[in-house]
Amino acid sequence: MAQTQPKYLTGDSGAINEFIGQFDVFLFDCDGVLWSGDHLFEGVVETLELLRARGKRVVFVTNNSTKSRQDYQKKLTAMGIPSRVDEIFASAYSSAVYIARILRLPEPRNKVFVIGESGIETELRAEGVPFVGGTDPALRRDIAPEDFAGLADGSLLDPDVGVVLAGLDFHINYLKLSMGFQYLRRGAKFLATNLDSTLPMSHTFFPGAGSISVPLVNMTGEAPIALGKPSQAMMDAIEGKFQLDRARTCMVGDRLDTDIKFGIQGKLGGTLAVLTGVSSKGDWEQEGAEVVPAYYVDKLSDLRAAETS
Ligand SMILES: O=C(O)[C@H](O)[C@H](O)COP(=O)(O)O
Ligand SMILES: [Mg+2]
Repeated sequence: MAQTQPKYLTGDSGAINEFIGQFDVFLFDCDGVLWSGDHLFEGVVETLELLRARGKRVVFVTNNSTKSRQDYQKKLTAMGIPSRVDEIFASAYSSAVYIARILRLPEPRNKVFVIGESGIETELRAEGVPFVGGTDPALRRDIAPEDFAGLADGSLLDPDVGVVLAGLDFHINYLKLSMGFQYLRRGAKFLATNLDSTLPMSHTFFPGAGSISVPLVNMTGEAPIALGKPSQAMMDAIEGKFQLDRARTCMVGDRLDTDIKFGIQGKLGGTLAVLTGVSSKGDWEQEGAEVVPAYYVDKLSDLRAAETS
């Protein structure tokens, strides 16, 4: 059966009012919806204020694992967007909770080898999960001839590592990938904070977390368990926190294969795509498109038309 095409809301204040009235909770993706890197999109603050003024709950749900929830609260505040830490769900947090409370590896092999930035380290620390790697400056170097033997005989590896967790790492290199691969060959569990192929930034695209972990997938032939969107781990955590009525909850995102899929698989009342990030109209109009949003707008601030109706 042909996928029903999404309803285009931009410029239709009546339809926008009706859209907003259907929901009590809006789950907002961040990169590509609210901002591009540190560039806040115009009208975002006012749009969130409009929704909150109408009694809507706003929750932030990001796959970006470079920052902790506290870091995100600081960024949101700096952008003029008030938030509480418990209204922020990020893939570093989701991953740390999964490792600490669900995976629960028996000591001593419960240590995590992190490929990623400080956001992952902060959240693992908060959950009491030991880790190595991450932002360790000792790993930000070229591999040396003696490293090959050290990795082969394990003398360069930590025997307590039982998990490799791969996220967005702006300092990825051959040494880290070699270490991650050796840990996986030794039986470590393979996890990823998220599998986004690209990172929308500075109005273009850069390697995403998924493109950091793909060398390990290629070497092992194994796909990691990914804890970010569209995994429902975060949806379950959000539902648990806010007692969601999923039918009255809407996911707002820029990526079909993470945000919109997250909302559809979570059986939410609706999904709204914006065209300021990764996905484009053509992505859901193409023949056999697997993921189609229920609604879309050019940019988030188009919802402000509700003020004038
Ligand atoms: O590569 C990544 O990790 C993602 O592109 C990025 O950070 C996605 O963040 P989101 O759009 O979920 O806020
Ligand atoms: Mg996004």
